[in-house]
Amino acid sequence: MSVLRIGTRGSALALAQAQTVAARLGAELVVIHSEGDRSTASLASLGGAGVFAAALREALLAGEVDAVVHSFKDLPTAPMPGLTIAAVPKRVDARDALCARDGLSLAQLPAGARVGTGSPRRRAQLLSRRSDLEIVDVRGNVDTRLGRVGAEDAERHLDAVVLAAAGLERLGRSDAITEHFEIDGWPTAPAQGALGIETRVGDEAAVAKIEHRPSRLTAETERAVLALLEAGCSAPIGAHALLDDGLLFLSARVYREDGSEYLTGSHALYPDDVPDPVGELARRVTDELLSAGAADLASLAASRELDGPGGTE
Ligand SMILES: NCc1[nH]cc(CCC(=O)O)c1CC(=O)O
Repeated sequence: MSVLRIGTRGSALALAQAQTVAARLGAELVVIHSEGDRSTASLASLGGAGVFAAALREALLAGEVDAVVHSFKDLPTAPMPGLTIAAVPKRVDARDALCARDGLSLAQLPAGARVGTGSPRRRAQLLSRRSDLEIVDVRGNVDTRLGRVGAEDAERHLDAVVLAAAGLERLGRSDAITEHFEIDGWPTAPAQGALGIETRVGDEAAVAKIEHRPSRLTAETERAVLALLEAGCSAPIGAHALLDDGLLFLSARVYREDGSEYLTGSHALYPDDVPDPVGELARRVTDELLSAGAADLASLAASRELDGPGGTE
């Protein structure tokens, strides 16, 4: 076969993560321009959530590339006919990080401080620790968000933003981090820190050598929580799975939008003992959450309708 062509979005973060994948596979990178240059009709027909994934998938289905690289957490949970997540490489840091002015931690921010995030989960988590904060809805890429921390202009000014440690690391911007939120008390978006390498069904072998089984198992277990709760990517839900000494552990937390309450469900099993460990473990955790009233707490049904294209994180 000739040189493998790997499709990626053109953002700095997408390029950074795709370059590591391409280097390991000796592949060539092809930048797929999403917004604008592909018809909105066909994007919409590919499904509302994950409009960024849709442009990449279209190029993959059209045979323009042999594989595409996604941030696994940005992928809708519904499978795409004809395509498959052929590899999940070794996952990096799943934690969220605070990037504040003057080296401040969350506890050190002054009363009423302005903290930026576009994610309902991060908003609820911030408010659950500091209900006095003013949460500012921010959009745009990582550099745009970081640029608002300590900005002179009063309207743009933020005291801090919350971002994924993984993205900052991949962009070489870990220097901006002033606090890491430990995963037990601050579970993050399902599959945060993981990549999903997608190919056409039948072409999996081309990327198989970068597969890391434990990373797939934990990322998929977390994503199964979203699927079972029928929640979209705007739902205030955090999940964390880990493999320890062969035991697969899953904890998921559902927040009330204002952060005033949350519910946690946790279970563990030995994956070799059951036929469908991912589904089984996620089912135990979501059954526990739902019987405790999680659907009412977080208006899960409403989060599906709110799902904008491309997610909110
Ligand atoms: N939709 C934004 C997004 N998608 C993936 C990452 C980086 C973290 C990762 O690779 O999971 C980010 C940025 C963020 O959440 O701060």
